[in-house]
Amino acid sequence: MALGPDSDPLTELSELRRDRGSVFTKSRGEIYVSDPVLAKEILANGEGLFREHSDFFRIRTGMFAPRSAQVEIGRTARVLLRRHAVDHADELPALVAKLAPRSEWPDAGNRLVYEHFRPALIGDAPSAALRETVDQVVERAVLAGARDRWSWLARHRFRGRVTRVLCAELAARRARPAAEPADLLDVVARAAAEGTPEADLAEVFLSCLFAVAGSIGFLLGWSIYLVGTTEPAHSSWVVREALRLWPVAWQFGRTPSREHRLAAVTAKPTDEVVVCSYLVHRDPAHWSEPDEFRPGRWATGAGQEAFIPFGWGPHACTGAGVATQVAETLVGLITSAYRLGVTAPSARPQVSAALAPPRFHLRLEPVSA
Ligand code: HEM
Repeated sequence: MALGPDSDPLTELSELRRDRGSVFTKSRGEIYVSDPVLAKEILANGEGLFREHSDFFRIRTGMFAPRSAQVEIGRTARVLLRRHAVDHADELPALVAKLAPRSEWPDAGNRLVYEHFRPALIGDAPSAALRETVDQVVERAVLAGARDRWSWLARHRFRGRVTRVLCAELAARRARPAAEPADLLDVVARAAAEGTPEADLAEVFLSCLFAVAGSIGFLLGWSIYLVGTTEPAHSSWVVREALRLWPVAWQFGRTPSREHRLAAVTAKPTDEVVVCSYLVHRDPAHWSEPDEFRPGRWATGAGQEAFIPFGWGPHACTGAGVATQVAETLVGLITSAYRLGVTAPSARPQVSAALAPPRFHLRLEPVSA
């Protein structure tokens, strides 16, 4: 299919689904799935038709292992982040106040979420090198479009520096006697099997950083963008509807373990099967006006069977609860204290591994003014 100048990957996928049905081959070896029932079956992997993994633990050399360490990291990260969110909830209004009177999004949302969770990620008193390096990762790799501002060489050198700093920190953490993990660096260092290279742990820590500062930040960005361009609504409905319409994690890849049929398509071990939450969430058989932002639809539970923003089955997101909770709290704080003015040069999402909102300016006017 030839793409016109206004086409983007999401429009292309919607058109392919319309023309070819709910399971289609996009390019050689790449099979897209948009049927909600089939999507959940693939992610649940009850019959073992796919290799067992999630995108979260994908590292340069393959998959971070063993599974027991993955599960332990997911569990302890969830506990630690939830505790941090509860213990530090009273700091959020001051962070929100810094957004007034004008802020630039989605970067402002990523920076706010990162600032809130920084102690849970790297500790209360990180060394200057650690703090500066992780701050720079957010600026140079987490923010939407940030990577494109640097040359390949600059990115390569920066990656080397990040790996060195994180590996040294993780080695020091592993050498300390085991205690309750104080931050996500500890979580990753403690859960790792003996002999796991620090470089692998650094990559898993970076996945956590991207999930917190990137994914929660983008979810906040979408929620503010959508509510700011429409009508105020209940914050939990706004966040859920933002997750439906523009799922930050919009595709999850799986590798078939043996040849089998997926609807009318044959999936082979050399193929990649892509479960596309973006398409699942716009399935007209499950959602009325699927392309419209209608937070009120969440007043009832209708449509939930076609809603997988955090994946599904054994690899579903362990941070889903805390991510949703924090986004709802922030949306509630912003919309109850201020009238929102959103202006965006373009309404097009920023599409990469994560689905980020368009760049927009946010003007906040106190409701009491
Ligand atoms: C809006 C925020 C977030 C979104 C949209 C999101 C989305 C997802 C999705 C779709 C998956 C499944 C991937 C797959 O099946 O291939 C996943 C897995 C995972 N997420 Fe999140 N995530 C978010 C925040 C977080 C946070 C804050 C954490 C905490 C560090 C986290 C930790 C994990 C872990 C550990 C897994 C892998 C689970 C496993 O394989 O057992 N996520 N996430």
